[in-house]
Amino acid sequence: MRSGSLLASFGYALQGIKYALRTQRNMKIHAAAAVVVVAAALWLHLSWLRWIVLLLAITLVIALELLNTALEAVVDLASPELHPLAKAAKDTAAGAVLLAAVFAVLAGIIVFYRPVMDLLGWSG
Ligand SMILES: Nc1ncnc2c1ncn2[C@@H]1O[C@H](COP(=O)(O)OP(=O)(O)OP(=O)(O)O)[C@@H](O)[C@H]1O
Repeated sequence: MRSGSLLASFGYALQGIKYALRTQRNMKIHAAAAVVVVAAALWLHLSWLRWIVLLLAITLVIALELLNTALEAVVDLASPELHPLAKAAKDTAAGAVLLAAVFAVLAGIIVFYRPVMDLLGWSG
């Protein structure tokens, strides 16, 4: 087991994020969606409360995608051959990401609904 400075640990964590961004199609999609959502939130001057909900949703999805990537790597290392338990592990982790992504979409609809209606002058 290697030991290192706090700065080195931070660097390894960044390497992990870069690895997931480079190798995982879904991670690229989540990151692109996050950039679009943050740009829209800046443009619409959302309240702090709306910002917090958006940042929580983005963080949840990306953090779970990182864990999913880590689990895929461990499963491929431990079980390169097909195995029902390897399938269960990968599919369950993918299910966690899916659940978070559905939550993020619903949260996005709730957060943006009123500001977009106001922008369009459809407030009623
Ligand atoms: N070792 C294995 N044994 C049994 N089934 C597996 C194994 N590896 C993968 N699978 C099945 O094939 C599916 C696809 O696996 P893969 O490793 O390509 O991940 P993925 O779903 O494409 O994820 P991502 O797109 O995030 O890389 C898994 O969800 C699982 O159902």
